Amino acid sequence: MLANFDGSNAQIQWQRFCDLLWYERDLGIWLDVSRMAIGQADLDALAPRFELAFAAMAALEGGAIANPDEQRQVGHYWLRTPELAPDAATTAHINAEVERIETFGREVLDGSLCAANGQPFTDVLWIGIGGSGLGPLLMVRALQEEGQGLPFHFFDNVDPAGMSRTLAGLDGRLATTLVVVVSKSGGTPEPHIGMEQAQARLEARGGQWAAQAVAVTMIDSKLDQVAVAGQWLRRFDMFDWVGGRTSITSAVGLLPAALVGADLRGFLAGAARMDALTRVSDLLHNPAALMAAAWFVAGHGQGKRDMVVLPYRDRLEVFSRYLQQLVMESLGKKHDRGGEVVHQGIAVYGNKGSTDQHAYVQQLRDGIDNFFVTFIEALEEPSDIPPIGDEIPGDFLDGFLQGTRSALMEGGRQSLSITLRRFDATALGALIALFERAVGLYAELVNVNAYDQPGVEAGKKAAALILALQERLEALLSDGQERSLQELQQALGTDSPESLFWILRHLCANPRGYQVTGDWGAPASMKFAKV
Ligand SMILES: O=P(O)(O)OC[C@H]1O[C@H](O)[C@H](O)[C@@H](O)[C@@H]1O
Repeated sequence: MLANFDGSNAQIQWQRFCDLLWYERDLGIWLDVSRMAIGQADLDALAPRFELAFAAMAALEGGAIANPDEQRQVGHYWLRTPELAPDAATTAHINAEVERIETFGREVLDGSLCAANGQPFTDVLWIGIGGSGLGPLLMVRALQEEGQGLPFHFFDNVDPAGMSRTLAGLDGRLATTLVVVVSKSGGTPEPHIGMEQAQARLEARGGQWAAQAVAVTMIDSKLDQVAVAGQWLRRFDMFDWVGGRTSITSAVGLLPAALVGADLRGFLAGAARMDALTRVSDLLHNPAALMAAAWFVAGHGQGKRDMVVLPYRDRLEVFSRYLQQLVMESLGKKHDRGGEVVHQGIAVYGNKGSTDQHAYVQQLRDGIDNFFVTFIEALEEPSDIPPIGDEIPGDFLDGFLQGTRSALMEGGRQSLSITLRRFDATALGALIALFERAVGLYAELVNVNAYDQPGVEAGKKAAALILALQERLEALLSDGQERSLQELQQALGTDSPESLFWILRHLCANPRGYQVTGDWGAPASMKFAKV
């Protein structure tokens, strides 16, 4: 019988620690959910829901259409255990892609595959957004060793100032930069626009686009067709049954791993091992189920507490950003699968534990109690950071983690902890697989489709409408006549002049040939004309 969470009773908490501790020797991972408010009654109450959740995950892994809204299978677990794929052709295809990625990475790094000018590649420009950008960023930041592999640069949105800075940094090396354009759908505007800018600048600096460009996308997507027609250097497949936020064990994460010389096979093996451990249909012996249950109880099954991710390892600094997409895009849903309005989700934030302690942990300890912390630590330390006197940095780091963990409990705040014996590619694979499965199970508990993203589509459609409105607005003003916002609104038939004001404010801030009179603080006083 599990005692209830009681932050004021150290003995009870120690007993809970021992009762709930999950440990796996091969991976060297501990999970502790004893400081989450989960009790015996919760475990009992959740047991039937978990039975259904385990069955649903088994069906998903077996190839069911687990994403009914998009009529898609959900197969990211097959990527690291290809023999699980529903047919032999898929298994062979996954295996072949991994080998192609490995070979390509090796050839680029050892210089047997060069840029068109005969020089070895010096840099990678990675162009992708959402899962096509965050996973690669995590791989590189977490696994690249100093001086190993190629330096990575990212276009992860269409900010012209960001692109300008990145291209300026690459300038003299653009002819030896490998450009990887990544879009599962192949139709996302951001990577398309980034690609156009990269190609134009690269060619202006003497590069040869086709010999430097790589596509990662679904076969026959718009991007794939461009890559085929343009005879790009390589194309890697992003399978229909892999969603963006769970694509890190596909080419999306493996290609960066290969290009920074990281242990790609170890990464896959860590994920595969964690998949096996989280397939166990027993709540107390399944770390993903323990996490999902703890999240559920903490947030009353309605996401009422935010997940604050505090990794005590710099290499995991972008992990919380990665989890933001995985958790919030998967769980943040208006409707449940029965069509009821539920407004589900769990908000995620965090940076680096020990650093955040000097920023916002104050509020966590003393302020609004609307969160639970996820501590992540790694025990093994590098050997080149010696003790100075009797001060050992790793001891301080451990002390700071334990200190924050205790201070939170004293304040009645909830936390869970993941301890890795060592942080490496295998551990990263395991960590990702752990969260993927926890999110999948939690989605079953609250009955939402974790694999669609209708809200994102709504934003994309609205953005397209604004761009179309801008086109009509510019066409109207091209006659040189001066017009007020009200006149523009009437001519264009919009609900209000607000979008027009936003568009014109942007146009007038740049040399696009617009002339404006009046006061920007009093929109009704303004008149606009094209000169
Ligand atoms: O890889 P892509 O098809 O270009 O998609 C990139 C991203 O944008 C979409 O809008 C989705 O919300 C994300 O889940 C996805 O990762």
